[in-house]
Amino acid sequence: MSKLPVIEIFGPTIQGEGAVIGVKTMFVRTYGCDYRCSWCDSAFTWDGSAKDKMRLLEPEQVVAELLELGGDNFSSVTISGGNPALIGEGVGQLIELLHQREIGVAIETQGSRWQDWFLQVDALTISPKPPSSGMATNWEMLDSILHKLKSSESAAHNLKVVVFDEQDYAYAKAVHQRYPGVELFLQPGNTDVTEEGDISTRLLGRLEWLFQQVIADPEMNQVRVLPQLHALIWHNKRGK
Ligand SMILES: C[S@@+](CC[C@H](N)C(=O)[O-])C[C@H]1O[C@@H](n2cnc3c(N)ncnc32)[C@H](O)[C@@H]1O
Ligand SMILES: Nc1nc2[nH]cc(C(=O)O)c2c(=O)[nH]1
Ligand code: SF4
Ligand SMILES: [Mg+2]
Repeated sequence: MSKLPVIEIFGPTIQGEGAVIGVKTMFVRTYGCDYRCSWCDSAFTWDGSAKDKMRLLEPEQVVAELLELGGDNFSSVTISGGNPALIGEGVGQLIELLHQREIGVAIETQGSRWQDWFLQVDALTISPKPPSSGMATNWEMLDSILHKLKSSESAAHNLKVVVFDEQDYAYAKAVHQRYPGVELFLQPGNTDVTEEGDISTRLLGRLEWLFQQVIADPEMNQVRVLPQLHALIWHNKRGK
C-alpha cells in the first residue's frame, strides 16, 4: 500500500457544506495544497505552521484510527485537505478499504488535478476558486475533469463556489453557464477565519446578502445557497 500525508483525523461531526450537508461523517485532512487561497480556512495544511504534525500513514493505519476514534458511530468519511487530489494511490486505496467496510466516501477538491479514484467517490465536490482567492482557474483542466465525470455513470459529483463579493458572484455564474447540467452550490465566504468567539451573526449577514443576489437573478434559478453550517455552530474552531 502507499502512504498518504495526513494532518488531522477527526469526528464524528456533521458535514457542514454542500451536497451532503447534515450527514454524520468522519474527516481525514491531507497535507499539502497546490493553491494558496488568500482566505483559506485550512491554511495550516500548506503554510508550514503545522508541518510537525503531518504524518505519513498507510491507508490501513488511517482506517484503524478512524475506527478507534469513531467506533461504529459513522458510515461516511470525508477526505479534504489541502488538496487530496495531489495524492494518487494512497487515497485510492483508502477509498477502497472504506468501501469494503460499506463506509461511504466524500471528497473536497478544487478541480486543479485529476485522479482516477475520482470515479470511485460517492460524493465528489469540485470547488473552483473565485477571483477573491487570488488563484487563477485552469479552465482546460476543469473542463476535462467535468467531462470525464460526466462520461462515467458512477461518479456522483457537484460544484461548489465560495462567494465573497460581486466579482466572485459573476465567476459563480460563469461556472454555472459553463457546466449547466452539474448541481452548483453557493457558499458565502468567511472573511475572518481567525476571529475568536461567536461569528454566526457575521456569517448570517453574508448568507442573506448571497440569498439576495440569487433571488434577484433569473439566470440562477437552479443553484442552491447554503451556509457553512459547522461554522454557524462551532465558529472558527478547528477539528469540527
Ligand atoms: C479547505 S478546502 C479543502 C479542499 C480543497 N482544497 C478545496 O478548496 O476545495 C474545503 C472547502 O472550504 C472552502 N473554504 C475555504 N476557506 C473558506 C472561507 N474562508 N470561507 C468559506 N469557505 C471556505 C473551500 O472553498 C472548499 O470548498
Ligand atoms: N463540519 C465540517 N464540514 C466541512 N465540510 C467541508 C469541510 C472542509 O474543510 O473541507 C468541513 C469541515 O472542516 N468541517
Ligand atoms: S484550494 Fe482549498 S486548501 Fe488549498 S488554499 Fe484554497 S481553500 Fe485552502
Ligand atoms: Mg473546513
